[in-house]
Amino acid sequence: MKISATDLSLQAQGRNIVDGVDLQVAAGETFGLVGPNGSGKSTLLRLLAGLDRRARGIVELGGEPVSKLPRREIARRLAMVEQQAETGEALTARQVVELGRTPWLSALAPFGPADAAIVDNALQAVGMKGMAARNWSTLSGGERQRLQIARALAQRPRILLLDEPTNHLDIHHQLALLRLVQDLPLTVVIALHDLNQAMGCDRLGVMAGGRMVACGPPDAVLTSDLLRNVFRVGATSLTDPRDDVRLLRFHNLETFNEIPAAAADAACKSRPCRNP
Ligand SMILES: Nc1ncnc2c1ncn2[C@@H]1O[C@H](COP(=O)(O)OP(=O)(O)OP(=O)(O)O)[C@@H](O)[C@H]1O
Repeated sequence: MKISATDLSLQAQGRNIVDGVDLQVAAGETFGLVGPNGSGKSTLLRLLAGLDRRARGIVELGGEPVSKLPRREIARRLAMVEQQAETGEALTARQVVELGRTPWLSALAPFGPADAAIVDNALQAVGMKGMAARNWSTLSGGERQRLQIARALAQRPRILLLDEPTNHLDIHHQLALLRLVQDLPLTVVIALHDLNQAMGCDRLGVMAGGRMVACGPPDAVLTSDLLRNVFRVGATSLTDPRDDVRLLRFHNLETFNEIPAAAADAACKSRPCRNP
């Protein structure tokens, strides 16, 4: 299912947190959102999920405005995993994942064997089946993160929004999660800080100052000029002889300097992000 945004904006305390974002993500595409701290990635994801009614602009899920869809219908189409997902302390790992089935249940369709099988599969997909009986409060940060992803998978959405889903994971689970996400037959929008991991997405959108300032295939977007102007780092491009994949090695240009306003403005010109 495709997801699109037209002139999506949010102001808070007199600031443009998200500023005129135009975006189209095709069905089945993995779209990476990258950008410096505070550039608006998490806020944009929340707006795409229809979670902030103060937003201006239009978000469409499968061609229908999210603002016109009931919450339950949104949850059947779209699942989101936020950075700091919390849940009831008293729940077991399995019960957390079972929550993902909520949009599909009703008095006439209570939780049944088909739902239990979906929950099993979701736990298996993130390598958490062996911990299903553990209490949420006893799990590590990475285990909780994998469980939240399992909850989103159990929701059986058509669109998955992930906010830095690898930030608590060890390298094995980072790579496993990225592979899982790329192989899912879903439309995925994923915010990532690791630009080498982001290179595995079909397309990238670069956020700066609340605007989407570049969008396209990773190789075309992550140029040395953009890395200098938006991320304020130098970069050397290397090629892995194992599979000829391009990697970036970064160097400091400066240490924790504020960006001069003129340079920030120049780096933050919006670009509409249409399908190729
Ligand atoms: N409710 C709010 N009121 C005021 N400012 C806000 C609000 N929510 C977010 N912001 C600010 O908006 C900016 C964008 O925040 P957001 O969390 O979307 O950035 P981000 O790109 O996800 O950052 P990070 O990479 O650090 O996670 C930040 O400067 C943040 O402080």
